[in-house]
Amino acid sequence: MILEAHNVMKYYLGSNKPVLNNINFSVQETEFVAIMGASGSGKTTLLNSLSTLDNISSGTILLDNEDVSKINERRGAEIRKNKLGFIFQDYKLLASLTARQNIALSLSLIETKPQDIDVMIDDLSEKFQLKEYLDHYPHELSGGQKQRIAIIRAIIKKPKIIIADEPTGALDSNATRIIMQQLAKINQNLNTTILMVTHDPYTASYAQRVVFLKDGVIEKEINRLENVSQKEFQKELANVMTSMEVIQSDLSDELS
Ligand SMILES: Nc1ncnc2c1ncn2[C@@H]1O[C@H](COP(=O)(O)OP(=O)(O)OP(=O)(O)O)[C@@H](O)[C@H]1O
Repeated sequence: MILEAHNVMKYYLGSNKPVLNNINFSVQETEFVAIMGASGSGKTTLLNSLSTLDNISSGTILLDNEDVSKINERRGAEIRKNKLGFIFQDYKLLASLTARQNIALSLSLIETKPQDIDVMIDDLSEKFQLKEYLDHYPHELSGGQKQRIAIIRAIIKKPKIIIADEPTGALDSNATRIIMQQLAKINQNLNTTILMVTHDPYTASYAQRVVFLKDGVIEKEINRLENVSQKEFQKELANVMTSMEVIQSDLSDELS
């Protein structure tokens, strides 16, 4: 296992209701796993906790066989730098740097030789059909182009795991399809493990396994079976999301 969570509990300061409630969960190397759930169910908190961005209250998290539940900030930063590649809904590109400089920044952090950096960026941007945009600033790029630059920035340092939080949340359907096809290819061709949060059944249908969170609890887990098409899988995921939301609104009806 590349990632394991054992009995993870998390409370935010000043609250006695857990945001993560006894999470037991693991991801195998080379898997593509999505975390789904209604707004406020704890998806981002779980993703951040698993990727050292957030602390947990109790339990254990093993990342690449290292217990990361009690590490200091310095070790956390090292792990993020060397083992993880992050992709966010809002891209998190630096506005004052060109696309090339944004990507290079991630490589210079892992002490790559300057002459190698340009070759690696040229090579990857060719594959992602972004070569002509390398000297553009983020505000000169479309959302889909920005997210592809962010993907290159994440994979160029050959992370063990890509951590993606709503990677298609700000994109239209065409850009979403391109981004998800690229993530699926990275998973298949480079064998990079991907852990992704999304509320969108289409985006999640690219994963092999989907975990559903409700009120901080893993409510359900679905594997995509070999004979199930992506379209059918998407439908199945949409049905689960609807049934979970229906249960939630029934509950709030009862409480009101
Ligand atoms: N820093 C924080 N301090 C206190 N409470 C927080 C904090 N961050 C999140 N929460 C609360 O924890 C719960 C889970 O939030 P989280 O962002 O993990 O949910 P989510 O499923 O990712 O939601 P969304 O889909 O809306 O992004 C919410 O009730 C939220 O208000």
